[in-house]
Amino acid sequence: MFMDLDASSIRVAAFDRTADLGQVEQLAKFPVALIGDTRGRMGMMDPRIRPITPKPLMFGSILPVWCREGDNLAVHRALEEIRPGDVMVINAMGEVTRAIIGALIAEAAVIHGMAGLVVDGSIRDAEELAELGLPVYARGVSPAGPYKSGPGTVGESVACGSLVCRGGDVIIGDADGLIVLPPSEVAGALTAASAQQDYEETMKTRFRSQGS
Ligand SMILES: O=C([O-])CC(=O)C(=O)O
Ligand SMILES: [Mg+2]
Repeated sequence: MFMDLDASSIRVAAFDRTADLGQVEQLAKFPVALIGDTRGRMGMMDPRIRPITPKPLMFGSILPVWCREGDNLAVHRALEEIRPGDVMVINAMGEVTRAIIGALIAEAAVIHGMAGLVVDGSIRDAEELAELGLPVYARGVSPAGPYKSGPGTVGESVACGSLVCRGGDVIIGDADGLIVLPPSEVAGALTAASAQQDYEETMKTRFRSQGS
């Protein structure tokens, strides 16, 4: 453990990371809005989970964490499960009065390879998180810090911003917000997003030629 804490109340489940992150990186070059349009305009997270840091562009494979309101023992335990390219997606029960993570734990997570952070709850140390260059999305910001008693889970599917987030699902974020999809659908999403972008470019060219 990063700190000397008893994490016996945290249940940890194994899951497979099957996403081809190179392909996900290609998909993340398209706007989240456009990707969503090709998927029935579904699968986007509650937009009240907003970008907190100035560089929101983010992609990766989900490491799900479930915390009790105002308690981050599960986040500490999750540090040991991070693999490079993981985005930690934390269900903190939508509770915003108490932050579940700050810059200290986030920096430890980045050292383990964490590519981004999404919290259905609050974060703190917002300025330091910005300096870290980490894409962070959260429902709120609060100076009140978390307790560390548990219980919680790491690796089990969680609810976050009205979406089911499974371990190994793909998540992409930009200034508009977040979208989640199964890794098996990334290749199809890439083809569909490319076709949608071509269509939108054709429309723009037509508008511009009509306007001139
Ligand atoms: O104290 C905590 O547990 C949360 C925090 O601010 C940090 O990680 O920097
Ligand atoms: Mg702190």
